[in-house]
Amino acid sequence: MPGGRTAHSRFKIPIKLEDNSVCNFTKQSGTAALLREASLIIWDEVAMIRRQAVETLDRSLQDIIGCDLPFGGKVMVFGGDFRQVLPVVPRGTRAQICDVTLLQSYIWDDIKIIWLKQNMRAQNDVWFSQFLLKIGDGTEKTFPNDYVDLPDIILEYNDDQSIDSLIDHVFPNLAKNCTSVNYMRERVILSTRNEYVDSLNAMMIEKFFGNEKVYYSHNFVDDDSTNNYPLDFLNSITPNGLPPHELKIKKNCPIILLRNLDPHHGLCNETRLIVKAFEDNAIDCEIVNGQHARNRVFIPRIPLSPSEDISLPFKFKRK
Ligand SMILES: Nc1ncnc2c1ncn2[C@@H]1O[C@H](COP(=O)(O)OP(=O)(O)OP(=O)(O)O)[C@@H](O)[C@H]1O
Repeated sequence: MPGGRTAHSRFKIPIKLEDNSVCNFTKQSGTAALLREASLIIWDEVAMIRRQAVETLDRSLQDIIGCDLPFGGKVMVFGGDFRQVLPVVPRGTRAQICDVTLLQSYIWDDIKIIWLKQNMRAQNDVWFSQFLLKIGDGTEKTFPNDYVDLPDIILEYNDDQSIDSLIDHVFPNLAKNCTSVNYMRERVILSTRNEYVDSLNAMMIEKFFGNEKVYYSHNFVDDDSTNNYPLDFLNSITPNGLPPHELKIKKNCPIILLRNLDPHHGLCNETRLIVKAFEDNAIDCEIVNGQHARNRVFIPRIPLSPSEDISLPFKFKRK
């Protein structure tokens, strides 16, 4: 959506949420003025957000508008499907995950539900849309650990060369097409685990032409004056949410941004870009999706720390 922003960025929702958190804007701020002016607020994919984030906005809107109706009386439209991805609770049990969904919020009682029943994306594939619904509704036969049997017509590739076949299928004639922005923009391979993504990325990079550029991260530990953690060890770990120590890329390869670097200029989590050139401490790229498509941007090194939930016994930083 043009001008769309993540909820955390738009409403200044704190990262660490408590049951009585409020948004990080004041009554006099520009954000408060904008929200008071708004006649409709659309919040998509709300099934994957913790209910505390929505409740935080509810409290703050009531406060800045001075009205104790839900969301200060603003019309809210939430989009989402609780059969899809739920909020992430690190090492959480099923009960803990269910407890943080919006379904468990006091707000849910005030929400009027409108069902979208027709699958527009798979309208020509009735069997597939019904199969998806059966998995989502939990009526498809499952095996221990909630595994389901994928029918043979979905498993097109099931041999030793399956990954190569998949890459050739999704990226046909890569050599000829790798400089085409449109070709790159329309293709992606999704995977379930970071380790599979890393090995797929390594295979894909091999298939691109030109020289490879390797960026190494700078790693350090806060308050480690006695050097308890050797650099080789720090280089070897990749805590959840952090990039690997070694990043290999080539000119023309597609990359995706995973941080809200500069939302005003289109650099958000999930912005897709194509590598155009390399600098020592930045990657020169072209944005390929959204309203800022075709803009040239530099992606600098960003200092990152693992989230507080990760139980490393030291304060790790990677840049
Ligand atoms: N009324 C419609 N007529 C024709 N095509 C439509 C209509 N609504 C949606 N589509 C198409 O169906 C596809 C899915 O739409 P969309 O991504 O908005 O669905 P969604 O429910 O938000 O999906 P998700 O569950 O992934 O959030 C898109 O390709 C869109 O263009």
